[in-house]
Amino acid sequence: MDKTKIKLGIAPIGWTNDDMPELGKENTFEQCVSEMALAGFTGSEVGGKYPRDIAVLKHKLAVRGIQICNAWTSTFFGDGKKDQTLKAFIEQMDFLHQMGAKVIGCSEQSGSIQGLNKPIFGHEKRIFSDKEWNLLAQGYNEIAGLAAEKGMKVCLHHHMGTAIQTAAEIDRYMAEVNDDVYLLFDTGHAYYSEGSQQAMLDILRKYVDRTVHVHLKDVRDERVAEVKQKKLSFLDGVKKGTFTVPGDGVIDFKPVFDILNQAHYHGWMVVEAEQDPAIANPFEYALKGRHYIKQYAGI
Ligand SMILES: O=C1C[C@@H](O)[C@H](O)[C@@H](O)C1=O
Ligand SMILES: [Co+2]
Repeated sequence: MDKTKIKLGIAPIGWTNDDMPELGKENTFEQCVSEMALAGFTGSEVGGKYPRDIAVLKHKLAVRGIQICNAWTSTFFGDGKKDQTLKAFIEQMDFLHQMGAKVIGCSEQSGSIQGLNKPIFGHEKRIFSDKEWNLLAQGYNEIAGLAAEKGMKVCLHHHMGTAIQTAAEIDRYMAEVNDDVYLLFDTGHAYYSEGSQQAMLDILRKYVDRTVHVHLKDVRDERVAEVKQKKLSFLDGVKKGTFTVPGDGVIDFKPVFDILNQAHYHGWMVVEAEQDPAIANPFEYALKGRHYIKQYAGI
């Protein structure tokens, strides 16, 4: 891949998991960003332990050669919570803009079961009605317009347990929103939802030209089988090790890199591999992911 077009980041979720802050509570912000840099990454998303003071955060990152490239941003348009969503979105957008990020990675959380104690492969996740799709599309078109005024792009993170999880739901989302609303492609969530490398690649191939941010997450097939068999929740699956860094699970990332490369993707690829840091040392796994990317993406 082309070093001048692709930047490599890593998410702090491997050090402390904001969805379950007891996972990695002992790891400090300074340790996290120092180890990211030491492992060879130049970017990070924003974690719950990161200072929100712009000057402080900029300084602590600059001395380590790390830039902020994105932050998780929840939306609730389907539930009709437009005002609440816009307020939080604008705050987050302004923060990311000041930090120099170019994208805002959003996740539609209306009806999401990702944080609930419900089987992730059951039938309890929300299926949007036409009215909810409409509210979602209007909302995303509006926040994309706000972002464009700042020279930024809104992308949606398809995610297990949300109304935009499956390939069909991603198709519907892409069809409903305007062309200036984008996709955050997460290899792990696409594989986990669709169950195969081929189906994961099909989504990327279809929407690579609308993809403006990428999460590189690998999956352990045997853990997914256990999640299905024992009807576990998304978070219980994470604790058991559903996800890992590229090169440590079942996904072959070479075709992922090829598709991005052939489409002249430019932007960030972010290793995001939440697992229990007491079992999977975050620095050692960051290094493992970084070596794999060097070997197979050539960057
Ligand atoms: O981008 C992400 C952020 C996390 O909070 C989430 O649960 C994870 O799985 C993910 O892909
Ligand atoms: Co992700």
